[in-house]
Amino acid sequence: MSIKIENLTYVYNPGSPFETKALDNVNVEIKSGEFIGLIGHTGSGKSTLTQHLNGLIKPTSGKIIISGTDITDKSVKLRDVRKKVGLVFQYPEHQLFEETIYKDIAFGPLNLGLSESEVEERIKEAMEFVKLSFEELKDRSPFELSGGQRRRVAIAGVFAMKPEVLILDEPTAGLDPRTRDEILEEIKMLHSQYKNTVILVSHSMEDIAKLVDRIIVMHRGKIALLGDPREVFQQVETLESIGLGVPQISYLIRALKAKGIELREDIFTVEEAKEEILKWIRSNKNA
Ligand SMILES: Nc1ncnc2c1ncn2[C@@H]1O[C@H](COP(=O)(O)OP(=O)(O)OP(=O)(O)O)[C@@H](O)[C@H]1O
Repeated sequence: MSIKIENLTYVYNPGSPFETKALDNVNVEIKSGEFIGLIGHTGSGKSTLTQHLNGLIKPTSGKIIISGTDITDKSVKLRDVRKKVGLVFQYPEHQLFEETIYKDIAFGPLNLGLSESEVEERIKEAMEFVKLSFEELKDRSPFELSGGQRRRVAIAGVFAMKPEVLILDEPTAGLDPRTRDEILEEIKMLHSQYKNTVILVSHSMEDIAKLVDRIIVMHRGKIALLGDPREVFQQVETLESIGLGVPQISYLIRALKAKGIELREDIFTVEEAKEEILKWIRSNKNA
C-alpha cells in the first residue's frame, strides 16, 4: 500500500500554554512495499507522525492518503484502516493483557473476523517469525517470559494480522544487542516475504542502515533529510547539526581519508569497510 502525506501539521493542546507544534507541514510519499527508516531525536515528531497513519491522531491540517483513500476523511471507518495498517507501539509488551500467549496473539486476527482455524494458523506463523515455539509457549502466561520474549509476543500479535502497512515504533528499545539484532532480522524477513510497506522508527542509524530502502530524518516536526541510506549518511554536517551521529564506520572512512587512504565514501557497514580496506591494501602492495 502506498502512503502519501500532504501538508501534515499537528498541534498538541492548541490555544493552551502547553501548545506544541509536533508536525510542521510534512510532505512525503512512500511507495507500496518500501521499507522506510524513520529517524530523529527524541521529540522530533516520529511517534506523532506514525500515529496519524492508523488514524489514532487526526491532523490539525493536511491529508494522509493510503492507497488512494484519504483516511482523514470523516466517511472512512478507522476500523477498516486498522485492519490494513498495523502499529507496534513503543514498549508494546506493556499492552499484553490476556492470560495466555495464544490468546494475546489471537486478539488482532479474531478482530479481523477470521475463523478459529485461520487464527491458529496465523498464530503459528507469527510465532515462527519471531522465533517462539508454538507448542512450548502457547498456553503459558506472557508474564512468565523474559522481557525480550514478551516483546516478541507483542510484535507477533501485530504480525499475525498481516498488515499491508506495518509500523514499528522503536521495536528494539531497551533490549540487549543480540535480541535487538534478531528482532530486526525477523522484521526484515517478514518484509522480504510479504513485500508489505514497513516503517521502522529508530534512534539508531546503525540499526536501520542495513535494512531500509530509504531513510526519513525528522527534526523539530519537519523532514530534514530524505533519501537512501548512502545519500543520507553522506550529509554528515546536516546530521551532526541536528544532533544525530552517522554510523561509526562513516567516521572511520573519513579518518582514513584524512590519512590519505581514499575509500568509497558511501560505505556504512563493517563488512563493506573491511572489503574496501583489503582492496586498498592489495592495490597499494602491488603499486
Ligand atoms: N500527548 C502529548 N501532549 C503534548 N505534547 C506532546 C504529546 N506527545 C508528544 N508531544 C510533544 O510533541 C513533540 C513530538 O513528540 P513525539 O513523541 O512525536 O516525538 P518522537 O520523535 O516520537 O520522540 P521519541 O523518540 O522520544 O519517542 C514533542 O515536543 C513532544 O513533547
